[in-house]
Order: sequence, then C-alpha cells, then structure tokens
Amino acid sequence: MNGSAAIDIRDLHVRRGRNEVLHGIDVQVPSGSITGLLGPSGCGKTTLMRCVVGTQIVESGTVTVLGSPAGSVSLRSRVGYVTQSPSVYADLTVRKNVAYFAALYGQPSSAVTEAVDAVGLTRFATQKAADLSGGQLGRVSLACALVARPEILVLDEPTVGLDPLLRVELWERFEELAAAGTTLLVSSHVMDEAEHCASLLLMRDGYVLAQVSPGGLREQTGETSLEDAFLNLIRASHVGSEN
Ligand SMILES: Nc1ncnc2c1ncn2[C@@H]1O[C@H](COP(=O)(O)OP(=O)(O)OP(=O)(O)O)[C@@H](O)[C@H]1O
Repeated sequence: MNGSAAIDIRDLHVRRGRNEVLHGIDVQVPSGSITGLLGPSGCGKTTLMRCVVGTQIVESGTVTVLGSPAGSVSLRSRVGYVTQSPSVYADLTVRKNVAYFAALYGQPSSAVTEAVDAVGLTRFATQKAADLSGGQLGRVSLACALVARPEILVLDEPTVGLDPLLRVELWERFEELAAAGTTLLVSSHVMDEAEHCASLLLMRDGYVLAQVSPGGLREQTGETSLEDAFLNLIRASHVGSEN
C-alpha cells in the first residue's frame, strides 16, 4: 500500500426514497490495497459503492475518486464496478462478453483469456451466458470488469453463491491485483472474508462504526474471531438501538 487515499469521502449524506440511509460518512480508502465493506443487509454498503462510482444522487458531502469528483467522465475507464445483479449479454458466449469489454477499453485478446481464467470460467468460455448458473454469470460480470484493468475495482458481494475453493481463488486474485497496485473496495456480509482485507469499513444502519485492520479490530475488542469482534463493536456503538 502506498499510503495515499484513492477514494476520499467527506460528510456524505444520502437519501433513498423518504429516508436518509447514509448519515455523514467520512472514509478514506487507501490505494493499492483491499478495503472490505462489511455490515448487515440494508446497512448501506451498496449505496456507498454507488456513491463511489457516481451512480447515486447524494444529498450533501463530497466523494473524490483518484482526485476527481465521483462519476466524472475521466474516471470511466479507471473505475470498474460489479453490481450484485450480473449484467451480461445472454446471447453471447462467456469469451465474447469479456472480449466486448476488452475492445471497449482497448485491451488485447490475451487480456480476455487472462480475465476468463481469473474467474475460473475457462472451461465455459464458449458457452452462451444464457446457459450459465447465477454464480457463473456473476463471474462473467467480474471478468468483464477485470479485463479493463481499472485502477479501482468496486465489487458488490462478488463471492456470493460461490463454492469455497473458488472463493479462496478469487480472494487470491484480488490480493494479486492489490499487490500490483489496484485499489479494491469489496463488500461482503461474511466476516471470514474480512481476513483478506488490509482495511475494514464496518457499517451499521448507515454509519461507519470503524475503519480498522483485522488485527486492529481484534486488538481493540479483545476478541479472536472477527465475527465476535464486530458484534462487540456494534454493542459498544449503540447505533441502531432504540435507547
Ligand atoms: N431504491 C431504493 N429506494 C428507497 N430505499 C432504498 C432503495 N434501495 C435501497 N434502499 C434502502 O437503503 C438502505 C441501504 O440499502 P443498501 O442496498 O445500500 O444496503 P446493503 O448494505 O447493500 O444491503 P445488502 O447487503 O442486502 O445488499 C436500506 O434501508 C434500503 O432499504
């Protein structure tokens, strides 16, 4: 990690429908490392990611990405985003889906092979996306983002529905990307995945309770399990409690 912030979020308030769902978030995401965004369903992880990629209307505050306001045209090829619902062309094969994005971003065919391999879909490269399982479709989406070789990768629950071996392999891939300088912001509600992250953003009910390393979280709470440590932090924070 080189120490500078790739993403700088200041006093961010976001409203969705009638409710404020992010309540003054202040966060700096370090470049060239993996930051895990963790918290229970509905706490605001996707909303925060949408702010980073510039697809969310914000009420107030600032989101600066690689020195520019989130959503700037200049960031389009520099920031990759993989949503929870896969967006791929059903009538194209796995390889052609990825090749399409490679062409958009001027990447060679070797990058296509590499991206398909990185998500464990080499065996399915010539299969139509329409004939894949949900988890496999998600991986095609991921390969489409990887092939562009963005400086920042924002991944919303990329390992949901994957078998344990593939999950481990994907996290290894994320670690390789971070080691090569890519900044990854990865959401999950599985605490054991937190172990792979250099920094954790622990969210609850629209607040960031802490930004801390896995080791720091253990130290701060005196717990050995990250799951227990997070619970400990939630109990201490009173966020979401009625009194
Ligand atoms: N389109 C919408 N209109 C109104 N409220 C919304 C909308 N989308 C999300 N919300 C609300 O915003 C809050 C944050 O949702 P968000 O999807 O960011 O949570 P999350 O942590 O990503 O959840 P999950 O882990 O289930 O994906 C929730 O209370 C949710 O009900």
